[in-house]
Amino acid sequence: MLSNEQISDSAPSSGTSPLRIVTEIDENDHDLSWLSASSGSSSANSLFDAPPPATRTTGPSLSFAEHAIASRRPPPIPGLFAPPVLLPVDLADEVMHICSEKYFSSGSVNQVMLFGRALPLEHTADPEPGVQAPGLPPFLTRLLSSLCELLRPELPPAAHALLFPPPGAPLRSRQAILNRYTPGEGITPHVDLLRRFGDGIVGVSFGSTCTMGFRRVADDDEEEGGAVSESAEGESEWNLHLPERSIVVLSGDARYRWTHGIEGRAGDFVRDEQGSEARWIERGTRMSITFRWLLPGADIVGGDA
Ligand SMILES: O=C(O)CCC(=O)C(=O)O
Ligand SMILES: [Fe+2]
Repeated sequence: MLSNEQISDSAPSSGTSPLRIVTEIDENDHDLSWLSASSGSSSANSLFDAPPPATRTTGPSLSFAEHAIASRRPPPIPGLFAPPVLLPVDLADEVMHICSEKYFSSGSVNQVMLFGRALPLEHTADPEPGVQAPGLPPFLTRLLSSLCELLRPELPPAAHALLFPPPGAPLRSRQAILNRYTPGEGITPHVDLLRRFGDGIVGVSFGSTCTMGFRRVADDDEEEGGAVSESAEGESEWNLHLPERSIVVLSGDARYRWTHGIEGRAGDFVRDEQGSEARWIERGTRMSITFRWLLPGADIVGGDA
């Protein structure tokens, strides 16, 4: 039931695997003028809107300390939330099943972008404001709905409202990006496109554990300059363990002043919250779903944002 499907291969470069992208728009959304999609190479992610884009990697790079030890304890980065709550097993299984069948069955695609259109203001009396986004398939609306409830007691109200705007707030269009990683694959450290995506990003891990690395953006790299963010403990690099069904939220500094990435490795050294001895956890095939807000005017995707 898709009216607009494009597959694009970005040029593989040394040490990276080809990025295979499908962009899909539900044909039930008849007015597609609000959104166009590129058939060019990846424009989904980038460090400060400049090439090179975030690329999917295979094999370790030098970007993170080798054998960095990850922890479930959320790094003290302002705006980063990694609550202990996990997505319910039934919902996670359903989402995995649908995605494997519908998007990743060929094995030749490892990234899919889906879009939900912002509701007009007069529709914001919706019982679940910020959750409904016509154009997104129903299973993603169910996922958003579950995230909205699970995160309510876990996040400060302002962070929750950033992800799930209260009635009356102007609603924007959402992008859901689905990434599938086989063991050994990762994604280079990046800041999600500044001019395309807004504040308030939420991602869920499915199928396998991994480690997400965060690195403070250096002064020189900051588009707008200004003070560099430091974590409360003054560190500039952190590794967060993301088990299956875990949720991570990036907002504020964590979204704008820290890169996030996943080292391409077969597994991760992980220490529990009590600081036990690190143990090696093998990775399996992992899928992630990340929801981001398209900035006003940025819901034309594909060209220079
Ligand atoms: O796989 C993930 O959890 C992260 C994906 C990501 O950072 C992105 O697509 O921009
Ligand atoms: Fe990202």
